Amino acid sequence: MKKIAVLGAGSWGTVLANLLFENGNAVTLWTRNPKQVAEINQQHTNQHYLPKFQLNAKLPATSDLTKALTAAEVVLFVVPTNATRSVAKQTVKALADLHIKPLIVHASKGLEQQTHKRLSRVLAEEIPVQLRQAIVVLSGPSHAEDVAAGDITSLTAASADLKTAEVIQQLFMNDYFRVYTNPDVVGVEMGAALKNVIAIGAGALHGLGYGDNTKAALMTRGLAEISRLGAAFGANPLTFIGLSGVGDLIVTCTSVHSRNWRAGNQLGQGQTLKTVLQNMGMVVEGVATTKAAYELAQQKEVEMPITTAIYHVLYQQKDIRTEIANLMRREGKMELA
Ligand SMILES: NC(=O)C1=CN([C@@H]2O[C@H](COP(=O)(O)OP(=O)(O)OC[C@H]3O[C@@H](n4cnc5c(N)ncnc54)[C@H](O)[C@@H]3O)[C@@H](O)[C@H]2O)C=CC1
Ligand SMILES: O=C(CO)COP(=O)(O)O
Repeated sequence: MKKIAVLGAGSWGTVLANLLFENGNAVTLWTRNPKQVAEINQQHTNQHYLPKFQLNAKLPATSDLTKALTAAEVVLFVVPTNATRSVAKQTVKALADLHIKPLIVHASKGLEQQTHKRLSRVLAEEIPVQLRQAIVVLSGPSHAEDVAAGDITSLTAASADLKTAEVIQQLFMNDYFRVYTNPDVVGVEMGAALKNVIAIGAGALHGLGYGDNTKAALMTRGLAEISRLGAAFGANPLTFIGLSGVGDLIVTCTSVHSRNWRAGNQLGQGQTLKTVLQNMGMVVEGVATTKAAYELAQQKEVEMPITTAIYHVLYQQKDIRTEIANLMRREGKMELA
C-alpha cells in the first residue's frame, strides 16, 4: 500500500487513479478544475472525460496540488504532453516544502512540441534529483474506456532503474491489469509517442474508405519508421515489437476509442484540422508529435515517408489523396532496409 498522487483527471488519469485506489493504495487525484473536483467527490463521475463510468465513491479529488502531494511516495503525471513541464514546475516547490522524495511515474504519450524531448527527460530536467527517486514510464495498449470496463490489459513499466520499475509493476497489477518491466525507456517512450502519428494516418485511410490491406500496410510500414527513428536515438529495436511498440500501434490504429484515430477519420472525411480539434474536447497527441517527429527525422536524416506525408497534411494543408499517391509512386525498396 502506497500513498499516491495522480496529477491529471482526464480519461487516463481518472481510470489509473481509480485502479490504484481499488488495488488498495491511498490515492488522491489532482485536477486544476474545481468543478471537476466537485463532480468526482460528490457524484463520483467524470462525465466529460469518461461518460458512464462510476468511480469508487471513496476516491478523493482535489485542486490543491500541495494537498494531493502530501506524504506522496509515488507521483503519477498523466496530463497532456505539452502540459507536463508546467505541472512538473508546479510540483517542485510543493515537494521541497513537504520534504518528500517520491518515485516519479508518467503515463503520457508524446514528444514535447518545442524541444522534441521525451517526457522522462522533461521530468528529469524539472524535478531535481534531491526531490525525487527514479523515473518510470508506464505505457502500452490501453484505452481508458476499456480499462474502466475491466477489459484485460497489459502494459510496460520502463525505467533505467529496474528495481523501481518492479515497484510500479506491483502497484498496478491485478486480475485484469498485467504490467511487464523494460529497461529501454527511450524505446518505450518513442513507441508510445510515434504510434499516435500513424494512428492519425490509419483513421484518415478509414475516413477515405480504404480497406484492411491498406491499413495493414500503413501500420507495418509505420512501425518500420517508428523503429528507425527510435533506433537513431538509441532504442532497442526489440522494444518496438513489444507492448509499447506494435501493441500500442495496433490498438490505436484500430480502436474507435482512439482520439488520434478519430481525428484522422474526420480529416479523411473532409473536415478541417481546426474543426476536428475543436470538437474533440480531449487531447489529440499525434498532431504536435507529428511535427516533432518530422523535425527529428530531418535532423537525424532518418527516412520517414508516412510521417512526412501526415506532416504535409496537418501542417501544409496538402491533400491526403495526393500524399497517398506520392507515397505509392516512390521507387521500389527492399523491405528490411
Ligand atoms: N485516454 C487514454 O485512453 C490514454 C491516454 N494516454 C495518454 O495520457 C495523457 C493524458 O491523456 P488523457 O487523460 O486521455 O487526456 P484528456 O484530454 O482526457 O485530459 C487531460 C487532463 O489534463 C488536464 N490538463 C490539460 N492541460 C493542463 C495543464 N496545463 N495543467 C494542468 N492540467 C491540464 C485537463 O484538465 C484534463 O483533466 C496523454 O498523453 C495520452 O496520450 C495514455 C494511455 C491511454
Ligand atoms: O494511447 C492510447 C491507447 O493506448 C490512447 O490513444 P488516443 O490518445 O489516440 O486515444
